[in-house]
Amino acid sequence: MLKTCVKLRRFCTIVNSSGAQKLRNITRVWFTPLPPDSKFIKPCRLHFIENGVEKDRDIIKIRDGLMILIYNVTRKKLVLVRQFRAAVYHGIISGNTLDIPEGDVDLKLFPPELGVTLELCAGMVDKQKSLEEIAREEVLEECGYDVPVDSILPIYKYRSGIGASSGGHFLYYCEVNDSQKVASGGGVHDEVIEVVELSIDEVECFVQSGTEINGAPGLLVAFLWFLANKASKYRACCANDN
Ligand SMILES: Nc1ncnc2c1ncn2[C@@H]1O[C@H](COP(=O)(O)OP(=O)(O)O[C@H]2O[C@H](CO)[C@@H](O)[C@H](O)[C@H]2O)[C@@H](O)[C@H]1O
Repeated sequence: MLKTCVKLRRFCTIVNSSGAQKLRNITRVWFTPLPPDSKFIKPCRLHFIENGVEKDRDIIKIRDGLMILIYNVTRKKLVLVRQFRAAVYHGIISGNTLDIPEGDVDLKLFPPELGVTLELCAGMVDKQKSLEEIAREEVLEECGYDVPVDSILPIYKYRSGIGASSGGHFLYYCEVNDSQKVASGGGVHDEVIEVVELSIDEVECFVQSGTEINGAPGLLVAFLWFLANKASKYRACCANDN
């Protein structure tokens, strides 16, 4: 059972097939040092004195992010995304070292699929707009649903990786229906995002102990919240439909 669940992302129902095709088309990967003018991360060393002892920590400042757990009430499916995450790929191929590989990565040895995550619809907080408005835009751009901003409901606020980088993470819940589906999703500009769906049973299978995920813990947090707060309501709906 567990084995099946761990591989569950392979069984997700793919919604936007063009996103799925493009996701499998990474043909070259290589690394360079980080230029000092990155718009996305800023490394620094933070010093502090604690109980009279001077200490320091090497940290990376990142932007806040928000994630939206989407449930399609018409299709009775959770709507998720898959995409190639460079940081995940590097984390996997470098193992537990701080090495930056030189030259091109051998894609036969390390297929780009290693860096493909299953995750919630998400975005960076990088605009002068309300969090809910940014979330609404991400739901449209990544998953193709045009929803009113008041259907974006806050669930939790927590922080990402607390050792070296720590962004604020805002988790939202949004119910959508098929009539709000106005586009195929897949992201904007050069984003390559595959939209996938999972049933409540599949989500339940996903969160059992021992599951290994190629992504952020926010996905599991969101699934557990859904199972604790929403699943019984929608299971009852399904039973009544039959
Ligand atoms: N490190 C980087 N280097 C270069 N270009 C980058 C970059 N990060 C983003 N970009 C560019 O910005 C675009 C938009 O990014 P998004 O708003 O979708 O944020 P993302 O989902 O990557 O991360 C958000 O969501 C995830 C959760 O999935 C959070 O962990 C994260 O903090 C939050 O920013 C990307 O398509 C890419 O072009």
